[in-house]
Amino acid sequence: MSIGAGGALPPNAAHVVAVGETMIMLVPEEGSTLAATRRFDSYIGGAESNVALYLARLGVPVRWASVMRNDPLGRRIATELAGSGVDVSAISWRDVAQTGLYLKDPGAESTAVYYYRQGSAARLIDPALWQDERLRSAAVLHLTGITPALSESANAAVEAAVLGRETGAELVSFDVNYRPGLWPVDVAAPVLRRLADASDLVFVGMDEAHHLWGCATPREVREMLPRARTVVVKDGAVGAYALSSGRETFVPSLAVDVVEPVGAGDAFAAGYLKSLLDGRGEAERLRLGHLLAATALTVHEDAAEPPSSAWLDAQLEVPEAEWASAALAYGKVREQTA
Ligand SMILES: O=C(O)C(=O)C[C@H](O)[C@H](O)CO
Repeated sequence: MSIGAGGALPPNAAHVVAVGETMIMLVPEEGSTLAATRRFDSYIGGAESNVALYLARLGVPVRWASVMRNDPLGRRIATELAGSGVDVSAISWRDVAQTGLYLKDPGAESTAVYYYRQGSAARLIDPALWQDERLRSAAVLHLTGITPALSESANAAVEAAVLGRETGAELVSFDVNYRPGLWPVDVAAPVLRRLADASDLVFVGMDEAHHLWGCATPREVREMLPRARTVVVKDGAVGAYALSSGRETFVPSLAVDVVEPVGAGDAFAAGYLKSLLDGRGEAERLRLGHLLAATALTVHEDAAEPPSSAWLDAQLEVPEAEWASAALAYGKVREQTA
């Protein structure tokens, strides 16, 4: 399979490697609902590839891989990712199973998500994936709590990478991403806690940590995951905290007119990772997280086109008192994106 081969990176050149399932996503045409629509817009969506898309669009060398069905929908996913600069050369193509689908019923407060992924090829992800040189020795390996919910073998692959450190990545980044549609909370909670605790960098929503582990504050989340180097706790419209050993940094969220929230967490993780790879400090990592999350919150796609790097860099320099002011409210971010 040669999709993306033209833009493929040399075997160990990717700064970031992300692995997980990407699906075709269908959303009712603007203003309609799943129950009423006659037309759908179709996009691609997957937590790990959403992160990869943002990073690639911001110029970070990034490789995304999965086990994929070699059908028109699978090829579309690879073509779109490659078109945005994501290296897809390490995808493991199969002629069995299916490309997963999901439908969104959007709302500003919450979006209902319906999965059609029971027989998807990504369920065939297994620890053998890590034997591929192209997925080894990354500066950052980014995984999420969605993959362990897909199948026993996919869970084993994530365990091998996170608990067994089999890929030799310098830093393992793990977004908890609990998806109630995939597994019950009592099954997910201990699995996700063990994986998060063994990661270097963890992203988790405050509401998610409360739901999974009963945590009431960001500090309680930190205490729940004592081995992780840094725990980033996102508290919706309030702000985000980065808690490392003995250090706590908080950056308030930007004011945003939300169209649809799915994908904002991935945008946040990408912003944080980009700033981290640029050698920036904790507050700037959280700021770039917020800025990219703001771009995701106002589109139906799971991954939006980010504003220019120059504009984003300028926002990282504004004095603390001006951050989150009207000047930085989402309208401004959108103008820069358009
Ligand atoms: O829900 C999933 O499993 C997806 O990967 C689809 C979405 O793109 C993802 O949830 C957004 O974070």
